[in-house]
Amino acid sequence: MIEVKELTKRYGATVAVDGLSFRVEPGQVTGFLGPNGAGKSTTMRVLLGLDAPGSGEALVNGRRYAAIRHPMREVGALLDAAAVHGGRSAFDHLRWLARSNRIGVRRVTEVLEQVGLAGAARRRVGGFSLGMRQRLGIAAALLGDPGVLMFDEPVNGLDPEGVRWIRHLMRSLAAEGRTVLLSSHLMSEMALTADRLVVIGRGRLIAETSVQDLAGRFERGVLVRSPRAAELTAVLRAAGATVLAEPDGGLTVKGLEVTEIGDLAAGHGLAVHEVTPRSASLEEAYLELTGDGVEHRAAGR
Ligand SMILES: Nc1ncnc2c1ncn2[C@@H]1O[C@H](COP(=O)(O)OP(=O)(O)OP(=O)(O)O)[C@@H](O)[C@H]1O
Repeated sequence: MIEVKELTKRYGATVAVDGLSFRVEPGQVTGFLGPNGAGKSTTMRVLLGLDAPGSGEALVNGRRYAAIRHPMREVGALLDAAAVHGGRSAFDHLRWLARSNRIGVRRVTEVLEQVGLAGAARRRVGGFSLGMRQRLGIAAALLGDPGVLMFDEPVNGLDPEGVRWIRHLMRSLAAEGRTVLLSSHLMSEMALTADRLVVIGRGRLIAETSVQDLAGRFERGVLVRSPRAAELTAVLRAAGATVLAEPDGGLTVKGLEVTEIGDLAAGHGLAVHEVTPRSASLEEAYLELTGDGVEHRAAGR
């Protein structure tokens, strides 16, 4: 489990993280979303003890990173895949990490297999593509078999097959009961991967929500067409719906599900020619949340 409590971090005049609080629970993939510069990397760096908090706390399994006895066995992270010594082979890089964390060398072979780099284990990292470096970084994160994993923009530079692979890996790590925090500035990546979302902007929490709830919150109502629109409007309003007549004769109905609308119409013998749910895409919801015009304020858990 990851807990960030009232975390603030300044760099000179820049407030990178501003009173941020959220929790990341095990058994789920939590997407950490925000536009560029929102403070995602800073938050992860503080969680990993690479930066000190200005105020507040960033805890992994209830402790500060520095207080964890064998960090790699509790928390694994991929922050900057490019930051690997180019002269070593993938195997040697991981073996060095394993040794310095008292992890058996057998794990090195296992994680290289897991990330699909077994065939390149003896090659120098300097010759690796960005995608291979990402895989190596993920192998390093998995080395200590940790229960908590953090990945900062892991799909950057990956081809579509690599993106699918990451998605599958994240989901299977969460299914094993691990805590998985995955940062991105793209909602499109999260829609298929994450169960929950922590959305931040300008260092502050904008939303902590399930993917499903976010989509629901920005629901645009149901478009209904009926040759007996006026009677149907009365029936739907009586059932508690908000009904708006569109200029083209359609009705926008909010507050009732598609099935409820259909059943009510049928129950009153009113023909219906169209019933179409009009959800905003998650992408639209995200843009609306993080847009400049929106006051940055925590909303619904
Ligand atoms: N070491 C640093 N020194 C000065 N300013 C910094 C430093 N690290 C981050 N910042 C600033 O803090 C703010 C948050 O940056 P951060 O990298 O955490 O955002 P991010 O959400 O991870 O963005 P991105 O998606 O671009 O990585 C930005 O304004 C950034 O310029």
